[in-house]
Amino acid sequence: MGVKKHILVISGDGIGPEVTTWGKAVLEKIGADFGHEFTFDEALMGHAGIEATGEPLPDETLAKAKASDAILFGAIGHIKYDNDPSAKVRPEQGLLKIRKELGLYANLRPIMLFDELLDASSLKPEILKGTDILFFRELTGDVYFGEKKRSEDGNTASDLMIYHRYEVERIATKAFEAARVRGKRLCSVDKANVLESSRLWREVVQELAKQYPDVETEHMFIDNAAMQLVKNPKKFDVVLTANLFGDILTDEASQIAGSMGMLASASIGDGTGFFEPIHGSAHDIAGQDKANPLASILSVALMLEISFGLKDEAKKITDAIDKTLKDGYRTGDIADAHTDKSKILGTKAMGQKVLEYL
Ligand SMILES: NC(=O)C1=CN([C@@H]2O[C@H](COP(=O)(O)OP(=O)(O)OC[C@H]3O[C@@H](n4cnc5c(N)ncnc54)[C@H](O)[C@@H]3O)[C@@H](O)[C@H]2O)C=CC1
Ligand SMILES: CC(C)CC(=O)C(=O)O
Ligand SMILES: [Mg+2]
Repeated sequence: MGVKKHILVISGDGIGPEVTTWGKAVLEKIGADFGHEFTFDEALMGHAGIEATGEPLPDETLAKAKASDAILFGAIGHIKYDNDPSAKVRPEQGLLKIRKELGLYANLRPIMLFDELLDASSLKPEILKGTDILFFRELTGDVYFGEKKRSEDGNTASDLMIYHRYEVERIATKAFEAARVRGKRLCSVDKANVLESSRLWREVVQELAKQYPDVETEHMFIDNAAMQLVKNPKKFDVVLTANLFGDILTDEASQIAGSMGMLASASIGDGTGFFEPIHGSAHDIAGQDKANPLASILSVALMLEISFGLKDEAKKITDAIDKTLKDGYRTGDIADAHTDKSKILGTKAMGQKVLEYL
């Protein structure tokens, strides 16, 4: 029996619309092939939202988001704000606000390694092979949401790094539950040797660990974790960490998978799930048909599995990507010296190729 779901598509800025087109096309094809009724709506956010309404998260977008069964998001950001630190209204505020409003406190970022891309990474294949990590990045707390201040003379600035016990407990519980059904190893990453908020984090994780004796729990400082991740990524199974640390560590981890264009994410919590590539709007390649659409397509696979419980459909997508890569097709970011030049595709051709293999 098919399911009936309403999906909001927020493509955003830069390469956001270029890649999200293909995520949506894959959803449409899966819906048609498996007899599901997927309906779609669109909404603005980020620079696109500011241009149209003055707001990075227009009220209409938030209302539509709350009324949908899942959200497919692209990316936000515009070079003009990156180059103007004094801008008070910024595209990124839209993304932070929607995460908070929807209670999306858990950001799952799987580091999924396609064997065909072992050579695309600058890391050695023997170090990478067999790596399978699931990051649980806390998403609605930390320094991103703590009070921001600037002194009157403009010469002093601060962002409050703050965590409440309940915030750590709820994300840690999700991570422990996942570790229990995966490799039974959890590494909690913090900076408890220096930061009080990290000491609370570690205290809560240590307490919770007692309820999961079947999970081997380890604590690691962020600086060491950043190093271990590229030295021996296989040592990690579930990684639990705070908002800022998780943001940075997962961009680093994208190099294990080959590219920023390969990492998908699921943001979940109190209500509607939100699915997005981990990358941003990538000004340097926007509008050039160069962006890798696979992270958006993989985000759709996460949506189908996590929000709708459609595991077979999700697997069909990852299988289609696997076959596309096995047959040698690459976007520029995952091509290497051995890639057949005639198989290096732009965003559109890669999206089409995955649809064909579906
Ligand atoms: N979730 C979001 O919407 C995010 C938005 N941003 C915003 O995006 C803008 C650009 O930020 P950056 O620091 O440059 O990060 P970015 O993630 O947009 O790009 C970093 C690098 O990765 C490459 N890259 C990213 N996605 C790719 C893809 N699909 N295929 C091939 N290559 C890809 C880019 O070309 C660039 O060299 C900024 O305004 C930033 O605030 C940044 C991160 C996340
Ligand atoms: C607010 C965003 C720009 C933060 C970010 O880089 C991310 O969530 O990956
Ligand atoms: Mg980021």
